Amino acid sequence: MEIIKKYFPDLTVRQQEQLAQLGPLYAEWNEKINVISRKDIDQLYERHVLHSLAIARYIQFTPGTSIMDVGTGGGFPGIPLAILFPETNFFLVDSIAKKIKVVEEVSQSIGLTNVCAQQNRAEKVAGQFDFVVSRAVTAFPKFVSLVRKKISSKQQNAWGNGILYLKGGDFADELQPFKNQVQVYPLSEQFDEEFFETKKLIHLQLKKPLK
Ligand SMILES: C[S@@+](CC[C@H](N)C(=O)[O-])C[C@H]1O[C@@H](n2cnc3c(N)ncnc32)[C@H](O)[C@@H]1O
Repeated sequence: MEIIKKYFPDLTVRQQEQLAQLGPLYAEWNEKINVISRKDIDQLYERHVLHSLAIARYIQFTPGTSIMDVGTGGGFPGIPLAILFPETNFFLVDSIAKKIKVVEEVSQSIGLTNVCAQQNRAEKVAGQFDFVVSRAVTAFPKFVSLVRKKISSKQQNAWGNGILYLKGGDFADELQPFKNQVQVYPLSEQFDEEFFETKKLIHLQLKKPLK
């Protein structure tokens, strides 16, 4: 939890309490339903919570923004972001029902009222969102084809509506088809820890930003 305060020193008491509850809650739920690799559970705050919150070092969502987290698994990046942005609406989707059960249990336990979770395939979700966030779901071109139509035209943020994708490793080839619409941000410019050396945030703008 100290690592979160290091990079997000202005958290409210409520946000700190909610974030502090994640450790014991995920430890408990991960015993029953595997949503985080066992070797990572000790590094929940660095590898899952802080990694999810990396998005917030680049964009502050305006109140009323709607966000879908596709392939959320146990709730990453959606749950940490929902804690940080209590006035933003988060819709967390995964095709596996038991993962959604963990998302619902954790959200309820910490009193999140801006999270709705659904077992569904991304391509079957009805409605549109300002942003789709995601981490580690599928190759980027396939991901774009799954969610492209879910992005709303109504702009209410400094960045153009589109996809915010957390990804590691070398993926230059995957971005080639989108080279005029995509920005890549290395998370090593935000966080000192070795884990972030190869991690990036990809913003694929699918609608024009506010001027
Ligand atoms: C490697 S896990 C990542 C989970 C989470 N995003 C994280 O970073 O911890 C990928 C997740 O994507 C889900 N998934 C894959 N394709 C999907 C689709 N088309 N619609 C919804 N969920 C999908 C899988 O069920 C799985 O839970």
